[in-house]
Amino acid sequence: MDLPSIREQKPVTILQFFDALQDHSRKGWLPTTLYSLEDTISRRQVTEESDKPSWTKKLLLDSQLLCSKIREEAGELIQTLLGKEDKSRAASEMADLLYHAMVLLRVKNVKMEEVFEVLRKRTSQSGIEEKSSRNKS
Ligand SMILES: N=c1c2ncn([C@@H]3O[C@H](COP(=O)(O)OP(=O)(O)OP(=O)(O)O)[C@@H](O)[C@H]3O)c2ncn1[C@@H]1O[C@H](COP(=O)(O)O)[C@@H](O)[C@H]1O
Repeated sequence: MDLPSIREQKPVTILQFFDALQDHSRKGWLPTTLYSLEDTISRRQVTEESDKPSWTKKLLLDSQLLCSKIREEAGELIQTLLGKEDKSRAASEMADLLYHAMVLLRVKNVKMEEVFEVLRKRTSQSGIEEKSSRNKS
């Protein structure tokens, strides 16, 4: 059940209402977590923190290292499927890939909000429809 169905005033129990509310606020953590990580990554470029050892800073300064880590993490995520590894390994490898990809976005000066915007625009059509509209233009 989602909050819109509650807004549509379908009859729900108090327990269903609180379950839906909890689920809704948990989903709210996703952009907050990503924005917070984005902020941390961009702060690693600030000179006043230059004396602190930082993996992010190493990646920001070395594109070869950054690209090789993204490839490596993508490979490790794929391996969780091919190797039938457990779901916690997949979540962990996805977190590694996401973090390293976000460092690349910082180097390219792309904000997470721009990525979210692309995803939001795509929700209006299926991936197959989008691909066929690309071929026509
Ligand atoms: N999310 C991450 C994050 N994910 C992975 N890593 C580092 O990425 C490096 C490579 O990870 P791997 O798991 O691939 O390590 P590996 O040594 O290759 O090990 P294997 O996979 O080969 O076993 C390690 O040093 C990890 O600690 C991260 N380093 C930083 N962050 C975030 O960035 C913040 C700032 O970190 P610093 O810049 O280091 O201060 C942290 O507080 C976190 O929020």
